[in-house]
Amino acid sequence: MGSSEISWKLADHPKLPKGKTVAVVVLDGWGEASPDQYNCIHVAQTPTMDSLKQGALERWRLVKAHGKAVGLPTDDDMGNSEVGHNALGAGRIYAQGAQLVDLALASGKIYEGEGFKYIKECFDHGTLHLIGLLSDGGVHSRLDQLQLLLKGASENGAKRICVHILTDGRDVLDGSSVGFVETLEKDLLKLREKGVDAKIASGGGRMYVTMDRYENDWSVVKRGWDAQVLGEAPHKFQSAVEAVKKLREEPKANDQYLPPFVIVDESGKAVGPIVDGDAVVTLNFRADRMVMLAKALEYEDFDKFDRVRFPKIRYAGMLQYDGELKLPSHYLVSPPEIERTSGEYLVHNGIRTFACSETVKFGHVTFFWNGNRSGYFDPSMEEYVEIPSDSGITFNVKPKMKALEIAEKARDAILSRKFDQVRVNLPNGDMVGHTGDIEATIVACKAADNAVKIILDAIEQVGGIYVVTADHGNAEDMVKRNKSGQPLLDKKGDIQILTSHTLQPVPIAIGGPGLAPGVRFRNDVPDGGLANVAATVMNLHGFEAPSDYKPTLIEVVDN
Ligand SMILES: O=C(O)[C@H](O)COP(=O)(O)O
Ligand SMILES: [Mn+2]
Ligand SMILES: [Mn+2]
Repeated sequence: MGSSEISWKLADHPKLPKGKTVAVVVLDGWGEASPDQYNCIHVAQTPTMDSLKQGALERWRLVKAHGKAVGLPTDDDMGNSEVGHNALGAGRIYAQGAQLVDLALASGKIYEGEGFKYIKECFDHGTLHLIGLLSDGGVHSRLDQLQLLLKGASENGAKRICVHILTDGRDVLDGSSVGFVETLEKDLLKLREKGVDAKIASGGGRMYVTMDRYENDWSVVKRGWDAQVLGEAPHKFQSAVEAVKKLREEPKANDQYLPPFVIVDESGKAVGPIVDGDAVVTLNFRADRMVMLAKALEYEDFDKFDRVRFPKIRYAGMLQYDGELKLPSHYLVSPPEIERTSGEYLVHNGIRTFACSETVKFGHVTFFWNGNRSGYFDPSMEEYVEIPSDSGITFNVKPKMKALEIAEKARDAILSRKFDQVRVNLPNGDMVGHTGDIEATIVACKAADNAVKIILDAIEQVGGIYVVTADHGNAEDMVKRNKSGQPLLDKKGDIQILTSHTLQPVPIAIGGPGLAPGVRFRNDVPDGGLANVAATVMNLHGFEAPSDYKPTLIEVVDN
């Protein structure tokens, strides 16, 4: 349906008034879990969030934020920012990249699509390079998908394949990189036995090499470029297993931040730089941390760093990462087509919108919230503010991040009365939780709680309404546990730190002086998830949600 044919007019809510300022606060990585010393949200002083939970029982509840509730393949898949914010903003559940790639690989349709046909042209004379995150985290990529793609590409004519790996340790346990590389090496050996020249050509830790996002730090992408394209890196090894094991021996080394390395032959020459005539596939299905590399691989005009050499290649993304920019122009699987998001509806219905976060999460409350769409729906109605994040540090060093600045921007936007919706993402619980540093994550949670207070105080002043929720869990559980919930120990007897997200539900609280007295959470949506939030927010702005949206979480009872 073309945008002009859509009827954007929302029906008036029969009971709820218009004209209230609504603050929508997303605490990134803030789930609900049983209280113990590894639950940083529990350990931290979080008086604001505690008061929301204890204050009004009918205005606080939990919602699902993982698995099928957010369009992931199974309920064993933890939530993440992309699918969480997509669901929050779109009000419906879409099959997400992970699942779409699974289906395309299982049916073999991936090999019949335009993207694969495009890269296949290079198979006779060139090398197929696969660049991406090597783990089974399922947030940005999955090892089993890479395995299927390797097999399928070779069966479809690829004779030389180079894999450029990015080690994880963020969506999976730190240290798991070694096992993933060993598994991949076994697969590559099998391919070599079948006559395909398949090998690992370079690598590095995802947070230090390649996978920056929202243009926070181009030097990360440059490090990857130098290794993957130019075949240059400070560390050279003849085997990737050896590389990862050796580089992990450094005292503070971890999978997320391994330095870049290239694999070399006996003469010290890089085995797989990317050259003219080659094909490249970036195998991550998730967009945010691939867009920057996609620009470097695709744009003729590019000034973010000196590429030294810009090889003439055929490049395809696993998915198209940015539908507005049409980037990359070739891709193996079509991304979910998320349309008619709540943000777009609300702007069409006169809701002036303000959105803010710091760089590392800015695209979450804008691009992901708006169904993977960048830019404004109507610049005269919207203002999006990005506060520059610190770059070049791990956030346990500065766990308060820019929470205060985000809250102050939101406060000013609320008090200005120029906006009907003021939406923020507070990154602390998530970004610091990913470092695995428990002390710092406690500080982070306190900082996020304090930011919520500033926003709620502003809402109090203007007689507005607040909705406080989260996109998935992280800081509420910092250890890997056995089935009965006990922390697991590693070989040395230390607890196994969980740097990843969790499967936990997240809280949602509503309130504020502008909330009509009879509003409460319904008890007939027990399975409610993040996708039910959009209709809820539309109601709080005085509108009914479109009929195909997931049902609202609230009802209005006559007092
Ligand atoms: O990209 C990341 O930082 C992690 O893989 C997932 O975190 P996010 O989904 O909260 O961004
Ligand atoms: Mn998140
Ligand atoms: Mn995260």
